[in-house]
Amino acid sequence: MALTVEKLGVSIAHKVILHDLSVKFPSGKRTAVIGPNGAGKSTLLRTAAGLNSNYCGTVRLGGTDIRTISRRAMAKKLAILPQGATVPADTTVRQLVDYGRFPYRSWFRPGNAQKDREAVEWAMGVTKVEQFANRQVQTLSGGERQRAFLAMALAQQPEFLLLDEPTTYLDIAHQLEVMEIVTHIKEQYGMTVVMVLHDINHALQYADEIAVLTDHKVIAQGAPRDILTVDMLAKVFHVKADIFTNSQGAAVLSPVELVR
Ligand SMILES: Nc1ncnc2c1ncn2[C@@H]1O[C@H](COP(=O)(O)OP(=O)(O)OP(=O)(O)O)[C@@H](O)[C@H]1O
Repeated sequence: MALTVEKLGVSIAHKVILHDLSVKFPSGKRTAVIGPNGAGKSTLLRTAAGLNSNYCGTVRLGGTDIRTISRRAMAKKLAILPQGATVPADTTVRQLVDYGRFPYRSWFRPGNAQKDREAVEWAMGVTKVEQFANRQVQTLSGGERQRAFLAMALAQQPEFLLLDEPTTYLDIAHQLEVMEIVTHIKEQYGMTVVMVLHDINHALQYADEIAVLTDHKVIAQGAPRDILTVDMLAKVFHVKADIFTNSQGAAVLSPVELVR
């Protein structure tokens, strides 16, 4: 079941952000969306997640137009971790992760407490935040907090996980940790992941597909090694880069200078 975006157009305050944008996020894969600052990556993610209703074109979840899917049904299928997610003061990690179960409850249908508990424990286990379960989220370090928010998204037990810059503000070890968790949930649970990344080497290493967003649309999509080339970095980011092979035999891009 893929998430597809067809001829998407979004304007904000009379400014065209996305225009005639089409992209397909294939099932069971990790797609990295890359592109310059302000290109509209977050706007694309929010719109694909059903958080922005002001658009033209069509977003389909497994073939169904998301305009016809209820918010609750959507939240059971798709979770999004937006940039800079916040939480009310005093919220503990367990409470935060439990928010992920809201789509499965309502005032007239309390839900399945046992199932909710299992989902919360599972999500905290995958993201290794169990030891912080009773801590207030605001007392966690940046890396711990990011894992706690990831746990909340996972507690929704979605088929689609959309992550907006999940490694921002994290040190290199914690960046890799988040990328490893993403890889684990894709491989173990077949989750489809779409992630906005700024680090092109993370995209090279941890994505199955790359979609390049610039000039209001996705101009290229495909396997990382085919898309993330020295020529593409010059064209899209105006950066001259060298390409190396690291000790694992993987390609690494190293920015050298701006191309004027
Ligand atoms: N509520 C808003 N009001 C006015 N302009 C907005 C609003 N939301 C987004 N924009 C503009 O839309 C454009 C795209 O923003 P968006 O956050 O989607 O880009 P992005 O590619 O995710 O950027 P970045 O890489 O810097 O996070 C930007 O020029 C931004 O200023």
